Amino acid sequence: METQYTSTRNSNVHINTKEAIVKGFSDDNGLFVLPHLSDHKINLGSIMKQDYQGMAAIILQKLLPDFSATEIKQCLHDAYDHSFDTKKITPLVQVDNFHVLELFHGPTSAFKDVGLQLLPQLMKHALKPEQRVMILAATSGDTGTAALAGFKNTKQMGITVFYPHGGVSPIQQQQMLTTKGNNTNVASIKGNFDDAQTNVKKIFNNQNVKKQIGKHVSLSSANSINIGRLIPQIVYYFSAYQQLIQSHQIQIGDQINFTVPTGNFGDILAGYYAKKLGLPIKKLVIACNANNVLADFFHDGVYNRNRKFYKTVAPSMDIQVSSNFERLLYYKSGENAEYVKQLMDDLSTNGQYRVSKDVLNRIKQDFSCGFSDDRAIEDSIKTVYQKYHYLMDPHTAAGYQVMRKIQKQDSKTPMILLSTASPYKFVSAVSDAILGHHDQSVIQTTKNIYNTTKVKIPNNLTDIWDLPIAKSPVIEPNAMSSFVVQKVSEVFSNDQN
Ligand SMILES: N[C@@H](CCOP(=O)(O)O)C(=O)O
Repeated sequence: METQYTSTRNSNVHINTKEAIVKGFSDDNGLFVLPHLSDHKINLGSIMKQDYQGMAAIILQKLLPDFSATEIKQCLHDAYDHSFDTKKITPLVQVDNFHVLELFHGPTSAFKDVGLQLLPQLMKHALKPEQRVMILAATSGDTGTAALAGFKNTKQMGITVFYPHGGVSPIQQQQMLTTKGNNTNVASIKGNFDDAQTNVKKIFNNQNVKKQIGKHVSLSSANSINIGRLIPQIVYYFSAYQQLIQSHQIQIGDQINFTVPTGNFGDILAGYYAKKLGLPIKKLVIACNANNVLADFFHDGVYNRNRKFYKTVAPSMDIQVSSNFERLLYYKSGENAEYVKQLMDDLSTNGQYRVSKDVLNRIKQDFSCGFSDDRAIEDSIKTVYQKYHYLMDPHTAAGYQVMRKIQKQDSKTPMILLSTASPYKFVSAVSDAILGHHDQSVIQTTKNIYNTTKVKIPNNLTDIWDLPIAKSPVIEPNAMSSFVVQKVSEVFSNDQN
């Protein structure tokens, strides 16, 4: 029998994997999930013998069974064989008594590349010849950049990205505005990431938009709400484990911990999926920045977004509605879609919800949580650089002190810190931390960091220095739907697409 996905908010929904990827988001505003995840255990001994693509093939075949083995092999080849700067794809680096999983070796120097090099390939094999799809992405900086790189010039697809005006780093903005494609569109909105994400979700199920774009065009998502974006991220948890075995730090079957800087909760949820598939993970440690909704939730089980929104030095994590937490609530409530729907209705009506003690305790069995404010982030960048000569970006650094607290309670279990982006994407904060100042010019600041640290600057970031920067409109959140309609008509008006 085909593996059927359902919705976090309605257990009567049944959808196969190709359709789930093309749709991206359920009609009831829920997220597609695979029930009984632990029934899909992976043989650890066999998967540990594979290279990265081989591990990915095993995981994808388990969770996306509508794709043939040949399709998956082709997708993995096209996604990973030539676009990362290392064959390991996500190399593990030892620093003191912890390990950093570097997820920034792809074409835009952030972990999103792992999902967004593969998603367009999966989409290509899932689309019927007559179908057209406009992919929407809400971004706090990294997803939009990686989505543009992944989807640019793809046949049958267009990509439209919305980012918060003034809410991403100058380099992230420059990356987005220098990406050229015959199907790429970018706008900034007068609002924050949550406004962009909420409105994108509304657009998916907006009947008026559906009518205007016509039957042959559908909308889908490049964010981790799309299960096809999330599943590729499970692979690097297995790869990290394999690298620890290969460096004789652990033996197969030993437990390990992961600390994951967290915004939309996709990256860490992929770790939870890895655990359910059989990877020996003891704890997944959630690290927030000053937007610490989740850290407060761990105290009393109340998820409350009625609070000040902070623009921090880790802008990609400036998020108060962590979309994928909904998927965790689904699993931790015993796959109770009615319960999840009630919580999500409370969140949209009152800006908050409270989970039962049981659900909170079940979450705490697998997860811990903490946060770092801007000061702690800059202190961490400085400390780790001065003591261990390792240069972290501000998002990775948001995890450092949170991780150290857990290591004090449990010094024996090996710890891996996920490094989400290159430090060269956030040069002002990095320069402030290690040099005590930054230059007005991003290029000069980048050079200053390089001259001091000799840490290599990724080519993709220097390549954009001289490229022409496109103008992008600044729009009100309520104008996003008409922007999408207009871009659908522009991108798909000629037969080439
Ligand atoms: N942190 C993201 C925001 C959205 O997260 P996603 O993993 O759901 O795409 C960003 O940098 O854009």
